[in-house]
Amino acid sequence: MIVTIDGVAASGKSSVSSGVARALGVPYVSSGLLYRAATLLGLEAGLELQNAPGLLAYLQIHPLRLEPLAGGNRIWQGERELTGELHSTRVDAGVSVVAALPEVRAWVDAQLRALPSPFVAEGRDMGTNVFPHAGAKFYLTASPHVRAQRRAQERPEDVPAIEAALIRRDALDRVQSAPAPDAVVIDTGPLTLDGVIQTILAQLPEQQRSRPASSV
Ligand SMILES: Nc1ncnc2c1ncn2[C@@H]1O[C@H](COP(=O)(O)OP(=O)(O)OP(=O)(O)O)[C@@H](O)[C@H]1O
Ligand SMILES: Nc1ccn([C@H]2C[C@H](O)[C@@H](COP(=O)(O)O)O2)c(=O)n1
Repeated sequence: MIVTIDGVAASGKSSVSSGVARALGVPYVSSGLLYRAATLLGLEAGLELQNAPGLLAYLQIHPLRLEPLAGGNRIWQGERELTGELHSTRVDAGVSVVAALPEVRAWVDAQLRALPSPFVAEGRDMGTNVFPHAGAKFYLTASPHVRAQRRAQERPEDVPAIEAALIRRDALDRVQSAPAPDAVVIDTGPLTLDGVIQTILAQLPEQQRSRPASSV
C-alpha cells in the first residue's frame, strides 16, 4: 500500500512521514529532496534555473540516487552525499523555480513511480498526480506563523524573515500543492508531532496499522 502525505512548506511532512513510516515498518519517500538536489546541482553548475533542457542534460550525466528509509531519506550523486546541503536558504530560494518546470516534474515522477511499494510518500502532488490510486491520502497545513516558529528552531534566520520566505514559497508552489479531493486535511497547528502521527495512524485501514515494524 502507498500512503501519501502532502502539504505546504514546513508543515511537518518529513517528520510526520518518518513517524508514520516507522510505525508501519516501511520506508518513506521524500519527493522534495529530488527537487532540492536538482536545484543544488543547477546552482553549482552555474545554470539558469529556468533552463530545463540544460538542467536535465546535466542530471543525465550526473544522475541522482534517492535512498528512502523510514528514519530519513538520503540522496547521492555518485559517491557524494548531498543530503546535508539541501535545506540551505540558497536552495530554498531557488527550488520553486526548478519545481515549476514540467520537464523536471516528469523526471522526478518517473523516479518515484519506479520505487517498490509499500511506502509513505511525501511532497506536494503525491496524492493528486504521482500516486492518485494511493490507499490513504493526507494533507498537512498550519499557519505561516506557526510554521516559521517551528523552522526558527533549526535555522539561523528570525521568525519574521522565515515567515515571509514561507509565504513567498507557498505562493510559488500553489499550483502543484492543492490537496487531493479524497485527502484528509489536518491542521497541525494545535497538534504535537506525535499527535499528528497518531491522527494519521488512527485513520489507516486496520490491516495496514498492524504491519509488524521491520528494520527499514
Ligand atoms: N506538529 C508539530 N509540532 C511541533 N513541531 C513540529 C510539528 N510538525 C513538525 N514540526 C517541526 O517543524 C519543523 C518542520 O518540519 P518538517 O521539516 O518535517 O516539515 P516539511 O513539511 O517536511 O518541510 P519542507 O517543506 O521544508 O520540506 C521541524 O523542526 C519539525 O520538527
Ligand atoms: N512533490 C513535490 C515536492 C516538492 N515540490 C517542491 C516544492 C518546494 O518548493 C520544493 C521543496 O519541497 P520541500 O522539501 O519543501 O517539501 O519542491 C514540489 O513541487 N512537488
